[in-house]
Amino acid sequence: MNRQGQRSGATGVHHNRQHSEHYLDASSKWFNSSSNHIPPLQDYNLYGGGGRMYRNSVQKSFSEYSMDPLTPPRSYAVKKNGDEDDSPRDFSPGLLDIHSFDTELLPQIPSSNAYESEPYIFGKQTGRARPTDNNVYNSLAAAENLKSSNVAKIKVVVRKRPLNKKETAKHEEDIIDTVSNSLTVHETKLKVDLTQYVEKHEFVFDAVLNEEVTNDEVYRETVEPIVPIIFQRTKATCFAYGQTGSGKTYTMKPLPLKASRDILRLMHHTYRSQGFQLFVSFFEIYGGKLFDLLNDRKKLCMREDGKQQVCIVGLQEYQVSDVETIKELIEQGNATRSTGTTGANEESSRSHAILQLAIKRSVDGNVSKPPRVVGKLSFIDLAGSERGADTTDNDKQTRIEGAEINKSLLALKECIRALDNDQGHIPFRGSKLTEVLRDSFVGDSRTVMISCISPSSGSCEHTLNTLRYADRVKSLSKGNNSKKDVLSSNFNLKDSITIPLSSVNTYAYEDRTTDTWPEEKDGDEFSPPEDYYEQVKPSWKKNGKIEPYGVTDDKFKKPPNGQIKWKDIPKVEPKTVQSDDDLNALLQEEEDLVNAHRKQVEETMNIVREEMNLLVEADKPGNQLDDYIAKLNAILSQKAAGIMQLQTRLTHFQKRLKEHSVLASSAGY
Ligand SMILES: Nc1ncnc2c1ncn2[C@@H]1O[C@H](COP(=O)(O)OP(=O)(O)OP(=O)(O)O)[C@@H](O)[C@H]1O
Repeated sequence: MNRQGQRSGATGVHHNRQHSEHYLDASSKWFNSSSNHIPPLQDYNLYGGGGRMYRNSVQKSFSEYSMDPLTPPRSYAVKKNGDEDDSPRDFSPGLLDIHSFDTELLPQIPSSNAYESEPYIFGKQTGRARPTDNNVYNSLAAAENLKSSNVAKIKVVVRKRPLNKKETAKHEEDIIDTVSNSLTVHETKLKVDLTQYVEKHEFVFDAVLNEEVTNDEVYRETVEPIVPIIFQRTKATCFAYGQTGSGKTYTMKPLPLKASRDILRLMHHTYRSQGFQLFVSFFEIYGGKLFDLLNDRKKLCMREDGKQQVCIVGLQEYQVSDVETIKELIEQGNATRSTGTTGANEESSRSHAILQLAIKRSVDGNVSKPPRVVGKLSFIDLAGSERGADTTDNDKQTRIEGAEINKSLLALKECIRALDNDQGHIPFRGSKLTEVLRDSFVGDSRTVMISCISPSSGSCEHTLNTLRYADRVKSLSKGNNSKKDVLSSNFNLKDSITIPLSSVNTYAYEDRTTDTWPEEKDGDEFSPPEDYYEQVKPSWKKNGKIEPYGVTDDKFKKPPNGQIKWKDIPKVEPKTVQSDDDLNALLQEEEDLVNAHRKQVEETMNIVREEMNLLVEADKPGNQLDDYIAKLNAILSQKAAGIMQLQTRLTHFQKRLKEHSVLASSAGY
């Protein structure tokens, strides 16, 4: 594994604020921890020219080492003579206090200052800086400032993936329609008389990205707008949520690299010579424990200091200054994550992976002093959301892990809600995940949630759960309306910005490292046979037997854009032919009421089911069962009140219907 960059955070002890830096030296296979010298940024090939002085060493990649994730990892430290050294001391990092030590934010940079220094661009060919037109930078500065001030505190985005090969083979259908920022789930259900109907569930989010949307577009919609604001003392978090196989990793994997490219672009021109440094760390929360993905899955501890600030002891951070290095680090972390599993998907879906990009700066520009965090961007690839509820699995360990996942997902949701409501108390102690992310929830923070969903009918229940989770994150906040305004202005802004970050910076900073990974070899997975849409007839179970779905064929013809379009389910006509408009209106009203009633009951049942799972898992020492019960009670009372209201309306309606039939029979119908 070649590498360029520095390791930091290994020795910073937050109480006495010591700090030292380690970086790779050309003669070592790994990092040489003996140097305290911090080379000037130019040494790291900041300006595109010159040799990459630390990149040609031959190193073993993580995958070349056999690793057992559950046993203490073997150290990769390499002695100066080139021999491997298993001694942990060479590699024992110090205490990284990401809160009191690193995260004491620097005073805000006045935004005007950020653009005061003479702007430069870097010639693509020569790699040498040359002055450029101030106007371009003023426009960029203005656009960035405007962008920053308009970025919503929480943005909820849904991404629908295409049907995969398995789903296609099982004749599962695409049940999700997307239009603009809304989507409809078509859920096939049975009535009590076993006739089938399709229930439509509509949702509106800040953005809905369909199966044709590329990872580049996902980046532009989600992370790109928040990149500039991490230079302005902001902590931002982007996470993917969804059931196993819904595309969380596929979605999250390219984002950090694209973000680091933009961060480096900003560092290299807009904030040039201002001493900003970029640091990367990557760790995993698995079964409630922390593992360093950039240090051979070293187990990390989390501690709280006297100021109730959380420290991650031993987390490795690497100073980076080019995209190539970041790419290598991310690949290394991902490899460590996946090789750390016995049944790859099984366990990867039971861990949360957190990659952090921290922008730091020394207080007075003195590089011998430890830099402090200015802003941070955290990317979280969450564990599959349905795992926690997987109570059919009898394996005790699996159940414990499931409980931990469930607890952390609930805690994350609570934190986001509290954050969006500007509540004084953020319940970050609810789980390891939220404790670790504590500093992302305090101060000036931004959150982007990407809910990943599968389009297939077989995943309908999970998809609805994911969408409800997303909806609750979004809609239960009291500031929802005003936030919507902010969001829409943000969208408008997006449209009206003539110089998007990526395009402006292209000529300003050129790192030719591609910010994508080769496409996964799953193209086939997502290419249903041409005649697929013609062949598929959805089926449903009746008395245990698969029966054909009684709908017209053309409903499932492949439309020109490749997406199945659903026809509205024809309304059930009243049995008695009745010309009376009033009666029809009454019947319609009844149908609406019954539907609303059923929806309320179903929602309540879903909540009860979800919360019961939590209760079961939470019923162990140390977990706050009472809190869960109180929460459940509150939700149930709210739902019960809604059902009571509907009941009253239904009774009232029945009375009117009775009066109507009396009138009708006296009129001779
Ligand atoms: N938008 C998409 N376009 C094409 N392929 C996709 C898309 N989303 C996901 N995939 C593919 O679907 C498969 C499952 O995706 P992925 O591993 O990202 O799911 P996941 O939600 O992270 O699962 P887990 O929770 O088990 O880790 C992968 O093969 C991936 O390449």
